[in-house]
Amino acid sequence: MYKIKLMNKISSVGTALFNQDYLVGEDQKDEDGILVRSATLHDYEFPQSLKAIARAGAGVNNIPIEKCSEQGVVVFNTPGANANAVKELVLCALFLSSRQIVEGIDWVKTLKGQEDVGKLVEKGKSQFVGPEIDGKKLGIIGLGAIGVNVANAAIKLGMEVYGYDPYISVDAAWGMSKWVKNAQNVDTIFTECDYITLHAPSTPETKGMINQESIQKMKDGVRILNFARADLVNSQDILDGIAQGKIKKYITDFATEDIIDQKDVIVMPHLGASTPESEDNCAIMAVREMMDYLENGNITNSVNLPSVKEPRTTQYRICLIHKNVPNMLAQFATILANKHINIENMVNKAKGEYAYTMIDTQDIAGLEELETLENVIRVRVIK
Ligand SMILES: NC(=O)C1=CN([C@@H]2O[C@H](COP(=O)(O)OP(=O)(O)OC[C@H]3O[C@@H](n4cnc5c(N)ncnc54)[C@H](O)[C@@H]3O)[C@@H](O)[C@H]2O)C=CC1
Ligand SMILES: O=C(O)CCC(=O)C(=O)O
Repeated sequence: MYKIKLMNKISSVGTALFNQDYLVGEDQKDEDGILVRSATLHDYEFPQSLKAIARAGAGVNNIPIEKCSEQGVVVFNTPGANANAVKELVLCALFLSSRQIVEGIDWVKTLKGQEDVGKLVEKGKSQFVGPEIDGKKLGIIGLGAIGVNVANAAIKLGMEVYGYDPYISVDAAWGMSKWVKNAQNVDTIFTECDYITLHAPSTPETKGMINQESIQKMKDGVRILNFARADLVNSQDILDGIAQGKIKKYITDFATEDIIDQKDVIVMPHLGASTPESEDNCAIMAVREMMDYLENGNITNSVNLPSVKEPRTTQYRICLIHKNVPNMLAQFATILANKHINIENMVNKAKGEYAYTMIDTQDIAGLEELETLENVIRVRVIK
């Protein structure tokens, strides 16, 4: 029986995939797996039993990745599963940033109880004029699942799109419209674009990238959208930029106390992935990744360990998480050979400092020796 702890509300379309071999709920203790959306796990004490965390979503900055790797906990996410939902909200934000729609709607509410509202509206509406996006320049920082979706949609809306991503994947590049211009450096985005939208993860490199220095390089009247993470932006510098008239509008999906209720700032309550379609997609993908790892040792879409997927052909599968250092395979093979265990299939892959080996056998022995090897982090046998 596997125990799965839910740290957030996860779509039942996904959790329904767990069969009778699983106990699933918010109160599970000594869990084998955790399913999470945005809840932070940084202060959560992992039980010894924990083998995997699946983030039903893209960003993993709520999970202590290094600690997980050190403890042999595989961390999964669900790449692209919520990208369309975020793209649609970003398109909405593009229009909101241009056309003073929110401000206009708020103003109309103030006319309640007045006589001849129609006449007042026609007289007062000129204060809410805003430009069309057609023909304007949009800069996208981060061309992954969301950035590419936004780029392609913005091209269709008639925008001139510049993209910046020093680590763009081959798949993302294949999926991107040929009309997207390749910005060789991030300053091109800052200096050229009328609208700038952030779609890179929160990393030491991206944290605070929108700051006083980058804002000063931007065009007067720039509109900035942040649907990536709060900490990519220095919010005081944004407010200063707005006060100076440099920034026309800042729209973000991340509410922090300092920017709520500020002029020319629109704050959404982290709604990017909040569609039934996206919640279902993320939950289904996360649950499938979790089950395949717990039941078969296969790893798909992990952020801290390599992708490894092999069909089961033997009675036992030994799964080893270890440091990515020389001589590990030779040691595994020697220990098993000394116990007269025949290896029928073996795969080994590495990701950064860590590696994963799956060994298929018909018999089992020598586990204690494998466990005590230097640089071995976790040994698991699946029957
Ligand atoms: N508002 C919301 O509800 C949501 C927010 N997000 C946020 O959006 C981010 C992106 O999501 P996806 O596109 O699905 O992820 P992704 O992993 O497909 O794409 C991220 C892209 O950013 C690029 N990147 C990394 N460092 C960069 C840098 N220094 N400069 C420019 N680009 C850089 C990567 O190469 C990658 O192509 C997530 O990490 C998450 O923080 C994701 C989903 C929902
Ligand atoms: O689950 C959510 O609502 C947040 C989605 C998100 O921010 C992400 O996938 O990175």
